[in-house]
Amino acid sequence: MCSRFMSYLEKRFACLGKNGDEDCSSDERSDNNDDNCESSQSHGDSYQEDSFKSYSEEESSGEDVVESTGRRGSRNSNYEVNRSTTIGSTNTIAKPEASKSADGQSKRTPTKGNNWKDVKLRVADLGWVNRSCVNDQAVKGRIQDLLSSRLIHADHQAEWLARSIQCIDLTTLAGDDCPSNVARLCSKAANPLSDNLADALHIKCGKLTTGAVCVYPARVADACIGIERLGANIPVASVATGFPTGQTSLKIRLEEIEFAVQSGAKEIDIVINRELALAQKWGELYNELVMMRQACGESHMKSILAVGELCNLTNVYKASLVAMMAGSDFIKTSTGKETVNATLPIGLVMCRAIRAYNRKTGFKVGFKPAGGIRTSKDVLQWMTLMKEELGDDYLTPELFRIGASALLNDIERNLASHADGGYFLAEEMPMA
Ligand SMILES: O=C[C@H](O)COP(=O)(O)O
Repeated sequence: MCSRFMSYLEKRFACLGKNGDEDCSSDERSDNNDDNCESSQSHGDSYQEDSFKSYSEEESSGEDVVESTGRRGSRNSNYEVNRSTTIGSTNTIAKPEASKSADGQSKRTPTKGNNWKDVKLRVADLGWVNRSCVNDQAVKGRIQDLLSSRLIHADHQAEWLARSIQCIDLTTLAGDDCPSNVARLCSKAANPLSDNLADALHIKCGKLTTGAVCVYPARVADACIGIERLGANIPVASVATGFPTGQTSLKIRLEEIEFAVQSGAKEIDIVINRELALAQKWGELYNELVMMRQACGESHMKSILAVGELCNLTNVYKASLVAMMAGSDFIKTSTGKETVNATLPIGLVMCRAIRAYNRKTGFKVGFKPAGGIRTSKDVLQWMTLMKEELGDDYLTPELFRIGASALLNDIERNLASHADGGYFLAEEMPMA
């Protein structure tokens, strides 16, 4: 193996978890359009005008991805929203404190639940939701720009791929899931790279894990046992609320959340009610999500928008805002079961909603693309999107997850070819 490459990897992997501005091929982070792409008229009376200085209308350009329609300050008169409800979780999943182990490598400490009852309130601003409108052409243009000029340089891809592993929600959501395949999933999550490859890359495998394992509610207990047996520090995530369609009563959806939490899930991936979104009943959707947030208790809530069923990008943006206003810790694109799942244009729209929400409220909500993400190339594109749209701060497991059932093997093959220079068949990789 090339010694220059090995020393490069050694240096790079020692820095895993740190931010490196130099790693995008672009010279500087693009802020083109940045300040102007969300509604400049969206100052609902929930927030202080002072918070939006960087969002003055004078700064708007004709290249907005999201535009504001209607009158400043207009409010949704169709729906009463309980704006005083205590609904919030803290703005981010608790950031793991990086500590140094004996070998000097970064070590993740357990992700603790938030004391969601005591934190700053989030409130509904349906006027903002109703006025927002996405410019499809601007979205298309921005994605073309990202794909043509802002890809991660080949020399840095190995580091980024390794870094992506800690952001994967390693998932199995199949009808035939059982204790044994969940145990295997946990083992893979705790040891995402084979020992040989880790040695070749000079990574201490014990220190690198996926962000979470994600299973159905009935398999949460199995996953908790599997993780505990391995002595690993990996949260168990559970889908809930009638995943993937959500087509059951609200009572049953809420009970399912409670069941998953009681079974040990620290993260709950709920699905939103698509009927309410398509009917523009944003207030009703908000109220449902608030109840789900409450049912999650101290577990984190990731809200799956099922974007492939939301009809258009404007609905994706509006649903993103409502989900964040209702206290979601993450917004997630898809269940993986829709015809259209995670796509970059949809991801861009959701990232812009996250950015706008952060600028208005100070809350940092995470992003989880999921569904059909299978290749290293896909991951590098999603990481580029995150870096360009939200910045390095968001490229951590606390704010970025990739939901995937069949991605890790491709990353492993890619890293192996970086280390060895050879090409590996999928079946040559351990635990494929
Ligand atoms: O949440 C995760 C998704 O269900 C995974 O989708 P996938 O099987 O297409 O990777």
